Amino acid sequence: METIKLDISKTGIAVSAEMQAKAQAANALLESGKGAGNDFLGWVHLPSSISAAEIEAIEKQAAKLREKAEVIICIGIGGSYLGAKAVLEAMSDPFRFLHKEQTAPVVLFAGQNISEDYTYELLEAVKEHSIATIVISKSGTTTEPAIAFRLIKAEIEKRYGKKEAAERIVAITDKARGALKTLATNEGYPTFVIPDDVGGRFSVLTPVGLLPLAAAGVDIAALVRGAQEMERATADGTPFGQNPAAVYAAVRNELYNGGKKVEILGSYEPKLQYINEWWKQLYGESEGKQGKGIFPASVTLTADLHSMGQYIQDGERTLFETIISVAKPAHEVVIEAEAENLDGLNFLAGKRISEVNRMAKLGVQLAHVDGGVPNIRIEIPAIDAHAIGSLLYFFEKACGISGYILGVNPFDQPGVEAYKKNMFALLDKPGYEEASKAIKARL
Ligand SMILES: O=P(O)(O)OC[C@H]1O[C@](O)(CO)[C@@H](O)[C@@H]1O
Repeated sequence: METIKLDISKTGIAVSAEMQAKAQAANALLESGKGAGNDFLGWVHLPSSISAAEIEAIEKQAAKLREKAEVIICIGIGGSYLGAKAVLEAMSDPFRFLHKEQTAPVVLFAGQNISEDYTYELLEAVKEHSIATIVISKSGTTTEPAIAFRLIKAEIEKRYGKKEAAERIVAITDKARGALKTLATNEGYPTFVIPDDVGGRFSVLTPVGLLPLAAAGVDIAALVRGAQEMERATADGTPFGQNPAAVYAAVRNELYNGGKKVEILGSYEPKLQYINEWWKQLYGESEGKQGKGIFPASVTLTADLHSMGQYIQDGERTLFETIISVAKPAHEVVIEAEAENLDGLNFLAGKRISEVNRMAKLGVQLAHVDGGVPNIRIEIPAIDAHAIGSLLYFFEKACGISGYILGVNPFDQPGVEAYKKNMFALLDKPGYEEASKAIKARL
C-alpha cells in the first residue's frame, strides 16, 4: 500500500544532528511511557491494539442507528467532535445532500457551539426526519455538548418515548466518571468507552471518531489499517530519515527556533478543510503553553490565495507552510476547447482540472519560498480511508515528538479552563459566588 511522503526540500533547512537526536530521543521517550503527561499515551499504540471484535461492535451499533434514523446528530466539541467531522468531510461528496437517493444517513453535528440560532435551525431541520444521536464527552461535563444533549434528548423522548429513546441515543464517555456516564447508566443507553489514557484530541481512532464515521458509511477498518501502518512506520528505532513523523517534528522545531512562529496548514482540496481544523486543536492544545509553541493556522487553496495570499507572500516573515498534497484525484474533469475562446482559456483545452490545480500548487510553492515562507509538503496517495488513517496517526505521532522537543507536556490543556471559570461565574453557577461578584464588577 502506498503511504504518505514527506518533502522538506523547500524548507531551506538541513536538520542538525542535534535536532535529529532530539527527535529520536523524543520518540523513544513517547514509546517508553516515561515522559511528561505519560498517563495520556494510550493513543501511541492504539491503532495496533484495536481488535476486529471492537470494530465489529462499533459497526453493529452503527448499523442499528442507520436503520432507525435518517439523521444522526453527533454531539461533542473539540476532540469529541473534530476528528469525526474532519474524516467525514474528507470522505464525503460535498454535494451529497442534493442527491435524490441518500445511501447513508445524514450525520450532523451539535454541541460544538452555544449558538441559539444554530441549535434552533438544527432542531427545525430535523423535524420531518427520523433522528438518533451519538453524544460524546470524555469528561462528561463539558457545557456546550451538555446543553445540546439536553435539548436533543428531550426531542427524542418527546417523539419516541423513553424506552425507544434508549435505542436511539448512544453515549461515548469515560468508563466510570462524569455526568454523562451517570445519565447513560440510569437511562440504559448503549455506551462506548473513551480510554482513560487517551486525551480528547488524540481520540479520533477510538469510538469517538469510529462510531460516527461508521454510521456515516466510512470504512473504519481501512481507516484503522492506515493508522496501523503509520504506527509501524514511525516506531521507536526507525532511522531518523525514514520516520516521517520525526522528520516533520524536527523540521518544524528548527523553523520555530529560527523565528518561524506560525505554521499554516493548507491543501488544494476543499474536502480536507476540517483536517486542518482537527490539526489546529491537536497542535494548538498540545504545544501552545508556557509562553511557547508554534501558532497553528490554516488555509484552503486556491480559495485563500485570494484572501490570505497577499499576507503569506508579503506580510510578517514569521510563517512557514505545510501543504497536504493529494497525488490522485478520485474523478476526472477535462477542460474543453471553445471555438470563440472569448475567455482566452483555450490554452488549457484538453487538460484535466487536477493538472491546473497541480501547476497552481507548484507555482504557489515557489512563489512563497521566494517570499521567505519555507514549505513542507505532505503527499497522500489519494483521499481514501486508508490514507486518511495514516495521515491522522502521522500528525499525532509528530505532535507528541514535537511537543517533547519543545519541552512542554503535550498532553494537558490547563489554559482551556480560564474561559470556563469566567463563563460559570457570569452564569451564577453554584460554587462560583465569589468569582461571580468579582467578574461582574469588571464588566
Ligand atoms: O470530551 P470532553 O470532555 O467534552 O472535552 C471536549 C474538549 O474540551 C477540551 O477539554 C478543552 O475544553 C478538549 O481538550 C476536549 O477535546
